[in-house]
Amino acid sequence: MLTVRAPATSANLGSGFDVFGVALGRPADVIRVERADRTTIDVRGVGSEYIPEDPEKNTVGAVAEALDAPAHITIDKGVRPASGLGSSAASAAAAAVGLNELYDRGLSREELVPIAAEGEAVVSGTAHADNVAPSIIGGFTIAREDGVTGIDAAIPLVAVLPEIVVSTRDARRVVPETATVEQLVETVANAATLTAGMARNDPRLVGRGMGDSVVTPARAKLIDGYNEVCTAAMAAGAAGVTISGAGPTVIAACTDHDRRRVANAMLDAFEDRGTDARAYQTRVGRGAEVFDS
Ligand SMILES: Nc1ncnc2c1ncn2[C@@H]1O[C@H](COP(=O)(O)OP(=O)(O)OP(=O)(O)O)[C@@H](O)[C@H]1O
Ligand SMILES: N[C@@H](CCO)C(=O)O
Repeated sequence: MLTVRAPATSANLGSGFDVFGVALGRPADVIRVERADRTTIDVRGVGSEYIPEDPEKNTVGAVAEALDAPAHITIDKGVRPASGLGSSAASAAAAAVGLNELYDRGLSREELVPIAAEGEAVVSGTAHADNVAPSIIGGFTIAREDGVTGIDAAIPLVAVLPEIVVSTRDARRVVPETATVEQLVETVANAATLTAGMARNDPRLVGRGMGDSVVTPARAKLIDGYNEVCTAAMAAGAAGVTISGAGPTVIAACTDHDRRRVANAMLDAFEDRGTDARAYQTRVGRGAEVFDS
């Protein structure tokens, strides 16, 4: 039997829609995998009542199928589903890493990314890899159809999860189908700035590169109080703020010095709208870790 911890992740980071992702220091899912003749799944922890145990509907079932690695899989959810923190991806990433080792499949972490992405297809309809890549590899990742590039970084972050549910499937329906050339130029400038910021471990550059005038404004309408929370975060010293994944989590990049103040300002802004929320004061962190049990 093996135990695997796979972290929550934040995809997009504004300018990198469906491409950029970061592993977060916390929260995380922990799964246990044990060889079996057929795959069975037990789910407990945060939001487990909303997560199917049917292997055809759970992301870990698709991963076990793709690796031809049937197992009894126990999932201890630390990442709330429909959070924008890569909940479904954390389980898929943990399963890919754990089952690869349990069955000695010998695949590299990079090779496991498209396999874990098959799990994402089960819940959102597309096999996007921007959450599973950082959950497996760690750090900041650039996920392309032809592979993943990773950069180690340790940027301080605040991720604030309000008591609102936004499903990825719904949030993908509001993504605009077209963009202007001006928006394209702005997106390239922001994405390049953010990537340079990750390479230099510079929160100010990362924050500047989080701007996005295409996808984020369309999705902001699904998060009551989004604009007020962003304004509060920036006033408290954040370098940049955007929607985490498909939302409703809002994520800010900042310095270590400003992190607590930014977190409190964002929580207060949600509270002013009558919305309960919890803040994770964290940073870009490690990928999935395996423990013998
Ligand atoms: N192992 C799993 N963990 C969490 N959710 C799962 C799992 N398997 C299936 N699901 C389903 O996936 C949906 C949540 O996935 P969704 O992609 O909407 O949220 P998320 O993973 O938190 O967000 P995001 O991808 O935006 O960061 C729920 O309907 C849930 O029932
Ligand atoms: N890139 C994805 C991440 C959520 O799974 C999206 O924003 O829809």
